[in-house]
Amino acid sequence: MILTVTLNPSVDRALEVDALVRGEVLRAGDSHIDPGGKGVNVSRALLANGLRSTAVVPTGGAEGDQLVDLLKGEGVDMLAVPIAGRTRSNITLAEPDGTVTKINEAGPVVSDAEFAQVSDAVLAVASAADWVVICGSLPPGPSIAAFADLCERLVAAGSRLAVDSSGPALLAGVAAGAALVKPNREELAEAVGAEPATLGDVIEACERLRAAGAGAVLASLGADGAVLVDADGVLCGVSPVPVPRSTVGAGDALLAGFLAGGARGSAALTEGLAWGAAAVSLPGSRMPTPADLDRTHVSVTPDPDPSRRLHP
Ligand SMILES: Nc1ncnc2c1ncn2[C@@H]1O[C@H](COP(=O)(O)OP(=O)(O)OP(=O)(O)O)[C@@H](O)[C@H]1O
Ligand SMILES: O=P(O)(O)OC[C@@]1(O)O[C@H](CO)[C@@H](O)[C@@H]1O
Repeated sequence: MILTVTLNPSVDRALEVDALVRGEVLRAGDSHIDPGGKGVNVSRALLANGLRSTAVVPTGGAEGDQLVDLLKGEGVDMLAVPIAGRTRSNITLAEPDGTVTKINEAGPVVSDAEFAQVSDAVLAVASAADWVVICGSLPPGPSIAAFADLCERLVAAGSRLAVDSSGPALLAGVAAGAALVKPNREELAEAVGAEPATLGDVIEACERLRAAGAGAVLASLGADGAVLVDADGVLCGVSPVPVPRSTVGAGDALLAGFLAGGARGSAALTEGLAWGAAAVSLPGSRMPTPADLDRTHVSVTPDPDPSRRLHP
């Protein structure tokens, strides 16, 4: 069982628009509402592929109730911790060429007492989980010290911890000795203070995060695929998608597929890339099912060309 923790979940509303024009009234085509937040998406992707997980989510207000209903509707096993604030709603505007504009709310303030309740809920069930996967932004309220403390306690208790976050929260996961971190290109650049231009730069940045405490680094690079750096060495892979439809949640699908594939070596990276590519081909933040996965287009190599330039 995998335990996902989304400290700042959302109700995701996606609207399809012909073209984004500032200052105009835009008429939406298709629209859909999904339960959202990065850990929630990892749970949804695992479930879509028949794998068990429990999603821990602080929830509050009408949107919190809606999130719980949406998760129930999809059959996601959850542990909802009530908070006083209102769960956020995030908006996606999707254009026909695959361009996605996202507007994410900051999220409700989570008080110290509420964060302690969420932490206790996580720690109470963590020992039964194969992985504890903490994903997404931190809500306003909890200090980085409190977040770092949660990560450290999980690692000290013997949990395999994965962290997919940004800025200080990502670095706290690294410093706590997370078994896995999953930065995207921007998060990696922020973590090491340098914009990667080549595959070699990415590998070097991943090695720096490993030296700082992370067991493995899975760097997601959008159309440039993903790089895995762990104790076994370096693997790079791509899975081209001719017409991307929506990249929302692609990183979450990549992470879920990587964990489902055993979280190690070429087989796991191949699985992650297949799930990521499938998510990109689906609308909104829809997570891929087995029927959506095509592993034949994935290529993974232990011997990448470090001078390969990333897409600008
Ligand atoms: N344009 C694309 N073409 C092909 N594959 C893509 C594309 N964009 C994303 N992917 C796949 O999805 C994975 C995750 O993408 P990305 O690096 O954008 O994650 P992310 O920024 O964490 O996404 P999110 O935060 O929306 O979940 C990539 O590693 C790749 O496998
Ligand atoms: O604001 P955060 O926590 O960084 O990201 C939240 C979010 O954009 O991430 C998911 C896609 O990865 C969406 O379901 C959700 O709206």
